Amino acid sequence: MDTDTLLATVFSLLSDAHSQETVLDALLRHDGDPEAAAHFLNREARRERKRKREGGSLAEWLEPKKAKQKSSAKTSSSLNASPTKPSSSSVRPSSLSVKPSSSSIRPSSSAGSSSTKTAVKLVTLRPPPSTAPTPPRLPPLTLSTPELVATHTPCTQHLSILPPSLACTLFHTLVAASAEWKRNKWWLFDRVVESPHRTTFFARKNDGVGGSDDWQEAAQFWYNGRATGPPEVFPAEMEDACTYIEAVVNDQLRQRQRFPLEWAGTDGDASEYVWRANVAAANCYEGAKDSVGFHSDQMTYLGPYCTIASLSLGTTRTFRLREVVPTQEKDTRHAQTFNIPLPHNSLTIMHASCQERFKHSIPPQPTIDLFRPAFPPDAPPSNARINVTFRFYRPDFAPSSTPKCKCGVPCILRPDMKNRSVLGAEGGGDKYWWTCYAGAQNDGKGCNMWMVMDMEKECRGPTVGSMKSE
Ligand SMILES: O=C(O)CCC(=O)C(=O)O
Ligand SMILES: [Fe+2]
Repeated sequence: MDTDTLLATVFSLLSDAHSQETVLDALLRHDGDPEAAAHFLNREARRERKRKREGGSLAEWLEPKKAKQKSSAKTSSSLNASPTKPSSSSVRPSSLSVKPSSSSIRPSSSAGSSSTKTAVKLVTLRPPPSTAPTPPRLPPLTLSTPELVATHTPCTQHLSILPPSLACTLFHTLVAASAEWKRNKWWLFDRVVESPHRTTFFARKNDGVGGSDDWQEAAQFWYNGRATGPPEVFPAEMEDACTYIEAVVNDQLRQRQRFPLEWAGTDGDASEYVWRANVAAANCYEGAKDSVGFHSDQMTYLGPYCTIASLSLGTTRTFRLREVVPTQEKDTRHAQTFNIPLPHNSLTIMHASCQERFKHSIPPQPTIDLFRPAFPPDAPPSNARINVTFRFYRPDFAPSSTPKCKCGVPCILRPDMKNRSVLGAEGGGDKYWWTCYAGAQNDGKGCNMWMVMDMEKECRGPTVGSMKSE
């Protein structure tokens, strides 16, 4: 992987903002391993947040009130006390970056000397150990059966979804077409980064929604706002595959709990609603190192609580899912990482709430198995994986309804994953933001516009919830 791709991969795995220099430094410390670097930076950021929570602000510590300074100089035991959280636990200066000469600090005789003052301040900076029980860290879990996937995630997995010959024909068609697909490019801070896989976008011409030119404009958002020509239409094999996939999605929708912000169908009768894909995005991962970093799919045209049907063809790769734990639950539980092997001819449905709660990725792997297509009998083995995500772009989120930012560019819609409604998805009340996206293409410069999405004021729907409440 080149440096730009490595940087992009690390940035996509980070939960907090970091400078490029810090990220490069972390990569160097971890032999260029993006996951290890991101893990390190996320852990450091968590520790920093914890330190701040428990220890008050740095300025407060460095400029203690005179009275407090006086009393802290009197006895060594008072050094252990924190103004916000008194504690009798012992100070462990050995873990500080500047170590005092002796492990027990006695400021009484030399309180005036500057080196001891530094030591005192540094010791004081260390908060006492927290007495709150820390939630257990959960090891990654491999979900190797559809039952396990359904139990642990908002996804379902469906094996051997297409007739075997159709799956292979579609694989060969899309591998051949993928020679023309592009690596996505966008601005990240002050440099252009490139996605570590090739991608393309299809609009379905013949289903009544994809026929509109309005939707064709939306295609360029698949490329992070880069201007593109009109999207391709579904090839014949993809149309065939889509019919099988829609049948499975609708079967699942009938069995599932529906969420208030889900689309209820044009006539508002959710029980009669039939899910139809009107666009599809395709990705080609050629070899073990092609990948996509952790992300949740943009909702600009999908709207909240979308259903995305993701077809895997070719060599088996791992789909990695990790929940974003809401801020208010951070101290009580850790997110678990789930690894789902995606074999040839399998469908993974990311059901409503998956994009609000989880991020997903296809991580680079040290090795992969070669795929040996069963059709035609003499087909050569392949190291490629083709992914097609069939999506429904909602009429109430059509491009003409997308707010524009101060740069005059259509915004993107993102869920506020860290501050999800305490009522849970069933209760509604989740927040979404329209944000400026111009920076992805405009030398990294945008207008920082940020606006809460308001379903009612923006006249969106009908949704499952709006129909129930009538
Ligand atoms: O390749 C996959 O299975 C996932 C692709 C993906 O996350 C995306 O296209 O948004
Ligand atoms: Fe995705």
